[in-house]
Amino acid sequence: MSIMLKKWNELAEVKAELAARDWFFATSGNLSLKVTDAPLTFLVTASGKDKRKQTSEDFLLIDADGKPVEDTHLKPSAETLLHVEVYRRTNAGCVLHVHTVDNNIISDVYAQNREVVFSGQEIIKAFGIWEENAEVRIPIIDNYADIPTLANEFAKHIDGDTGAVLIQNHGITVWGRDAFEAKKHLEAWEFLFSWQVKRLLLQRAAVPLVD
Ligand SMILES: CSC[C@@H](O)[C@@H](O)C(=O)COP(=O)(O)O
Ligand SMILES: [Zn+2]
Repeated sequence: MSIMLKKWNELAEVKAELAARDWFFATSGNLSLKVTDAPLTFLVTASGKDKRKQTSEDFLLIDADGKPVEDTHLKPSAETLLHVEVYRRTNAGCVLHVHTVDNNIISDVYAQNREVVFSGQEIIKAFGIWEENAEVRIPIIDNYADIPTLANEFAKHIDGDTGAVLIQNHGITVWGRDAFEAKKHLEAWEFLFSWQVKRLLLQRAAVPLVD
């Protein structure tokens, strides 16, 4: 099996799992998986498609400039430049971007802080941090309509082979050394967002939280 087909199947598997969580509302979301380092090429979801569907036109191979390697009628994700920024700056192997109601609410509620901080949650171990009362934080950036501007702002927060950025009222972009790690981190962030949203609702309902 060619490396391309192997990577295609791997990315298709991740996409099917995230689709099963119903994380691809209204064609939102885009995923990518690195195929080669030199030259850099990666598979990215085709733009505007329903990512819950599985077809032979789900992905296309992209170069280091974010352009299709071969002639195709398919358009790469509108947010391909964000994936390019990660692969150019790190040894990451996978980038996942989803819009969920929880990540949109959290990105807006904490927008003024420019970040969200979580501590003391067991799920934080998913990030490989095992200290007691460990703290994790995720930056929040403005949702610029101009993609190069959004990519530039996003790139300021890329400082390792794993990471994540919330785009206000838009979604989350997470990356990892491989698909397994990127998906694990994405699920951990979405768990934390969902937990915090429900906690805020309980507080708002004046339901005493048992401390
Ligand atoms: C309807 S989702 C809005 C899109 O602009 C974008 O935010 C997104 O996540 C999907 O865009 P795509 O070009 O299909 O990768
Ligand atoms: Zn998006």
